[in-house]
Amino acid sequence: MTALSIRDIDMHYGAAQALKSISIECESNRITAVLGRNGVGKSSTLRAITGVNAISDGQISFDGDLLKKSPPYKRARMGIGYVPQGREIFPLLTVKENLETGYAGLKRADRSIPEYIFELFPVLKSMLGRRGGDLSGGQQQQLAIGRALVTRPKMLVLDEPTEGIQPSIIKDIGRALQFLRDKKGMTILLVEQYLDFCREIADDIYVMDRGEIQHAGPASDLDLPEVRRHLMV
Ligand SMILES: Nc1ncnc2c1ncn2[C@@H]1O[C@H](COP(=O)(O)OP(=O)(O)OP(=O)(O)O)[C@@H](O)[C@H]1O
Repeated sequence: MTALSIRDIDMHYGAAQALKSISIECESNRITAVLGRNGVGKSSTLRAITGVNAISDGQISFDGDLLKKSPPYKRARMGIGYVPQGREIFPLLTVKENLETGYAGLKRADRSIPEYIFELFPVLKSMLGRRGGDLSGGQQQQLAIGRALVTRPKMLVLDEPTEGIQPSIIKDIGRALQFLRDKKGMTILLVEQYLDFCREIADDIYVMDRGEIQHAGPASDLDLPEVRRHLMV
């Protein structure tokens, strides 16, 4: 079953076209990765999904409902959890307070931090009282994922989760995403430049270049030389 369906979307920044008829299908309970180098439109695609930026053509539907012009907070309430590029954690708030910002769209009864988040990322538990700004880049990435999970999403959308992060934490993040797919039934979409990470954890892979999708298919069926060609600057 398709969880998120993106059909022929265009996006413009003024006169510049960033996305050209992009179509992506994210199947339920699978990890979909969109690969591409800097500036090809990966973040713009995610901002279209989360409603941060408007599209100029095409349509996006989630769980069968057209998203139309619904604002980001409504999409979050529908179950789309977003982990933005650069983490965007609050540096002066504690780890616990950062996690609690995920309560905003939740019913009172749901306002708690699910314990499994600390099982996935034990470092967050040991640093609950520390300021977000004191954490390393990798710890901040774990916090940003944790915060998105607090919103109890059906789907997680991540913008370059491995960017600037040391290999051991990249492995932890990969394991966490597989756990969320396998044990929590989540649908995951990530955009990345890191080919090997995507090959290891993704089920389906899209390759993007200059605002367009150049390849789509199962991760097991990648034309590696062709993909590498698109990833080279
Ligand atoms: N706010 C903006 N105003 C104008 N142009 C923008 C804006 N944001 C992105 N762009 C342009 O749109 C294109 C796609 O950018 P986007 O950030 O989506 O790419 P990306 O693949 O996510 O790259 P990166 O990895 O650097 O974030 C680029 O040419 C970029 O310069």
